[in-house]
Amino acid sequence: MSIEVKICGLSEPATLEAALGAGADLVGLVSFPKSPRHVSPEKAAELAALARGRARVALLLVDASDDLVGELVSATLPDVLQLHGDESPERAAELRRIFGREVWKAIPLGAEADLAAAELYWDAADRVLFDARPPQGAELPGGNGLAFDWELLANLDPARPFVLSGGLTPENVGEAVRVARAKTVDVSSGVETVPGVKDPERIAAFVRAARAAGPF
Ligand SMILES: O=C(O)c1ccccc1N[C@@H]1O[C@H](COP(=O)(O)O)[C@@H](O)[C@H]1O
Repeated sequence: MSIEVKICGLSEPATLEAALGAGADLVGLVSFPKSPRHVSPEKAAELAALARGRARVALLLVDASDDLVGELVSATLPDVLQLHGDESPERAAELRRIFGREVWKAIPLGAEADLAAAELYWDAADRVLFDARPPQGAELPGGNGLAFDWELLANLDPARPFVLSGGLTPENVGEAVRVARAKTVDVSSGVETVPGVKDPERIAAFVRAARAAGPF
């Protein structure tokens, strides 16, 4: 099985098409007004409709209320809810139960001790997405284009359903996959020219480089 690739933070039909054309397995839409990749429910619905049947759709949320999740789920019919806030294991499980979608929980990694947080989510969520710990005072809890030390995952049970994220690029994804033994990778900033503007050539290069890295 080849490496599964998710391209996140798509906000325009043209770059969404570029991700689909490059063969992305999943595309991600961000609902977080502080993000340069934020899309309204209407825009998210338009983009999700373009992707349907061609790639799975992930909806990225940060401590969203049931009302907002409900509105976005109705509008986009996502396959995955990617939680990037302070959602507890109980909240992750609750969202999965209420909305009947796969739930991925982002866990920030800066040191080995941070792996303990992931242990709390293996049952509550379908997958744990490892991202870099955001810098102090950062506006965004993710999408900062920062990588963490992939060696931190080297001792993780490879059967654990995790997603490798944070600061990946077409240039480093091959090494990241090999070191972390990742089966799924996720990128946003690394395929942009400036924050929020995706680059079709870098998207294609990322998918090629990720596929070339596996399976192992
Ligand atoms: O992309 C954002 O703006 C964002 C906002 C809030 C939470 C998470 C966000 N991005 C996600 O973070 C990871 C890593 O991104 P990057 O490749 O380091 O830029 C990825 O899932 C983004 O979609």
